[in-house]
Amino acid sequence: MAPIGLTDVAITDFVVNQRHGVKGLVDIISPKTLPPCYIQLPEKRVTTEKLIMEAATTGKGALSAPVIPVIDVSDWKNPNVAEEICEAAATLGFFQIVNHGVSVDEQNELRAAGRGFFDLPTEEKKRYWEGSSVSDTAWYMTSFNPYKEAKLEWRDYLKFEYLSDQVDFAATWPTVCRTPHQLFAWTSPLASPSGGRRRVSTRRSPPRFVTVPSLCPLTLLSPPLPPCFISSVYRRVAAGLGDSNRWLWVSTASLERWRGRGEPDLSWRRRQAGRSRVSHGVDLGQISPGGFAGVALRRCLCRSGQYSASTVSPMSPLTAALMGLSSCFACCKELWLLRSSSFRRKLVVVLCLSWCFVAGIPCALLAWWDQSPAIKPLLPPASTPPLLHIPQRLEWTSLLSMAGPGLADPASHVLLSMSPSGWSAVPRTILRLRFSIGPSYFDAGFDEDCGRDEVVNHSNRMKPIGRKILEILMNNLNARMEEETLMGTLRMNVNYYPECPDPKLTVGTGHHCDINTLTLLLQDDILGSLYARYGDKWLHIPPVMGAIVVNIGDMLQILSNDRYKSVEHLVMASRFLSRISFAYYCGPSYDSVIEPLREVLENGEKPLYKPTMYSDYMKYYFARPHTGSKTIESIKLP
Ligand SMILES: O=C(O)CCC(=O)C(=O)O
Ligand SMILES: [Fe+2]
Repeated sequence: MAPIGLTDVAITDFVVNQRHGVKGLVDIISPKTLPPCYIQLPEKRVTTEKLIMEAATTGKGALSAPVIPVIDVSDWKNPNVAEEICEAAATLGFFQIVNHGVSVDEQNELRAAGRGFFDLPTEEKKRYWEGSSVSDTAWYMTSFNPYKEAKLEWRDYLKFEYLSDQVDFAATWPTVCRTPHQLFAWTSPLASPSGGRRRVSTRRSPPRFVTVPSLCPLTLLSPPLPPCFISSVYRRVAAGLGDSNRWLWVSTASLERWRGRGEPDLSWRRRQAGRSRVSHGVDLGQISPGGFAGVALRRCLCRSGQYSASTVSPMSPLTAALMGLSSCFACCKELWLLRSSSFRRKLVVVLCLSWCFVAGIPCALLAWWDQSPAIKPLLPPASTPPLLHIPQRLEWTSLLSMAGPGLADPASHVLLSMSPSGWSAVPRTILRLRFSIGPSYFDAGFDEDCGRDEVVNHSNRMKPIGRKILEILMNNLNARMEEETLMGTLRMNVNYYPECPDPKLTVGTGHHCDINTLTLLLQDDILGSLYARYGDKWLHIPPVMGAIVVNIGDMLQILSNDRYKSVEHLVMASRFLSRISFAYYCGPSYDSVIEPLREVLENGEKPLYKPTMYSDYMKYYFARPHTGSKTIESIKLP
């Protein structure tokens, strides 16, 4: 059902003609249900039955599901690397590479630049609308081809073309993608793998209860714009943010510090660059023995849009509240020890924070939960525990019972199937909390001096990687690496998928094959997003910290006369998180004529495709909605 008063026509007009994009729809109109113009035909949707869920298992009689290989390319000369790449290219059409030399920090800078663009006001973004863009090499668009599609896709995107033979081809690009993000100098105390200041108490002696001097009276506020004690600061943060089920936790103490340093105005205003701040304040420091000490000064980052607050709810203990050492730090010792892997570390951090919420300020949180219609359905009212009592040990079960049933959507299913063994009973609940209300407390810190043009720089980083992979693939065909044919055009799509009211009914990016030679994709850390075709099912391509996803495009399938596979893939949106991805496309130069290579036909093999100029192929593809693998079929020889 369309949101009241908004017909499909009005929504399409708003999103497409008025150029607000689907992000504008979410930010400004916030439909609670999916507008019909986004409801895809059943065959285009991804349902749980169409997913390959099981990880490969071994042993007698076990079914072995395919897994997208993660290839360590630290030594490109290692023959195993070439072998694994060629094997993946010839079978699944997808693989991931790690140790490729592009650091996580660099990737995060790029993400910040990308989010920076989508966080710009519509008026600014509109200037780049495809067809009338102020730039010859950067175009902004929504869906895929909204003028031709019966149903829209839940995505906005910004396309770049790298014309490395022209000196300042990026001069007209949105500045937000070019300027340094020096504001992201805060280091998350949770992000350093060394542990640094984070000492985790392992003592199991009875928790020491302390009385926290009142920092401020509890201020629990509900959307849309909270009245609050430092309204000038909060109003600025809250303005323009739509969704009501997110929040920030800020203590007066830390705010005072910011003010003392003359910072708040500047920093809050810059949230458009894709960041919001979360300060845990001294109160959280006190209930987490050592765990978050000093956080008030350091501050954490959380990604706006993906995790940010839309309502600022400054929470502090009630004057009379007893604050106890959060029992989670004692009883979850083993979880902290799992910090060695980043994915696990993230989850652990979320677990502990969620725990703190419950253990440390039950009254505040529960009262807020109670008031919030968006959260209420998650919490069976009968399970509300007594307030003002801080249990010495809070068992997982009590947390489970408070949070209600687990998530049902594919994303969480996948996440659960990947969670470390032994957590099976826990994450479902915590994830619910995270997906529902939790800002991210685990974003990486940013390099203070990142004064580069992130998007331009990305091409400089990706191009040699693309060249190495293409060289390997060509060698394997006994063919030469023709730069012009294989990487004569270099383009990038920055795809933005906002939170979606009903991801199961729509798609983020519809099923398609890439038309180029090779795509190097940087995806986000949201599970259950990217899927590749495997038979009549979809195979999940899980985010791997720092990895680049590589996939074969149609041009390579044609050149190799079907030895390498260009495989259909799609993206699902997420109910609670926005996602950003960067697809870097290597392709032939526009006037290259592509046909099966002489080298692969040497033994008398018949060519499967007719010669086609790349620009004609592109025209065919971009003139239609996403249609799976139909583009390549259009040039198949009988
Ligand atoms: O967003 C993604 O992960 C993939 C997008 C994609 O397939 C594309 O841009 O070609
Ligand atoms: Fe793609």
